[in-house]
Amino acid sequence: MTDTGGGPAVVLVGPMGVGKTTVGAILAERLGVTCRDTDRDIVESTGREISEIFLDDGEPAFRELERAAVRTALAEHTGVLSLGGGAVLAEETRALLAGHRVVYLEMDVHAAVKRVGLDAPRPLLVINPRQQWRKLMEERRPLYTEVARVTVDTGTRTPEEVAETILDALELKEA
Ligand SMILES: Nc1ncnc2c1ncn2[C@@H]1O[C@H](COP(=O)(O)OP(=O)(O)OP(=O)(O)O)[C@@H](O)[C@H]1O
Ligand SMILES: O=C(O)C1=C[C@@H](O)[C@@H](O)[C@H](O)C1
Ligand SMILES: [Mg+2]
Repeated sequence: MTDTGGGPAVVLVGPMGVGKTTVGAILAERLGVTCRDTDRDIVESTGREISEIFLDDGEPAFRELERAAVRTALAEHTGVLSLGGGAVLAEETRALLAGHRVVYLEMDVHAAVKRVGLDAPRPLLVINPRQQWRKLMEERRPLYTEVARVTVDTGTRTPEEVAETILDALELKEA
């Protein structure tokens, strides 16, 4: 296992469907660590699906659960951590990410159409998904960039190439 010091070895941020789970699994295997995902933590701790929380309690309630999930995971996890696509909206989360090895996985709308289908029932992309995705990204791109130490375009790379690029950029390859 590569010694990455305290905190998560790598934190992956980026929009839904960009490849956080896929790339996270490859990275974790390469580094000999485990993966954790704040969306999954929320589903496990509440016993409810994310879409159900959005629909029944509203987005602000979900964001509160998400802030707590990120805080806990950053404190506890030493492997690869993936954050929900909108986690960076919280100022508290952005501040907590300072000093961590944060990687922003990016893609354009064309890749997004292929990856999420953009017709899947994502809570924030129900009506006019392409336009909604563009709008979300206009708001979020600066926030992802603000927290990230490294940005990797995933539209032109396979998941393995994305993982390789991250390990190179963060100098996490075994000597
Ligand atoms: N670099 C890539 N090139 C092509 N397809 C990819 C790439 N990375 C991921 N995919 C595909 O895109 C889809 C979404 O990937 P994945 O579930 O890893 O994204 P995610 O960021 O974890 O999404 P979610 O918002 O659901 O957590 C999957 O079908 C995956 O195989
Ligand atoms: O982009 C977003 O705001 C979201 C992304 C997902 O990871 C989930 O956290 C949820 O569907 C909201
Ligand atoms: Mg995922």
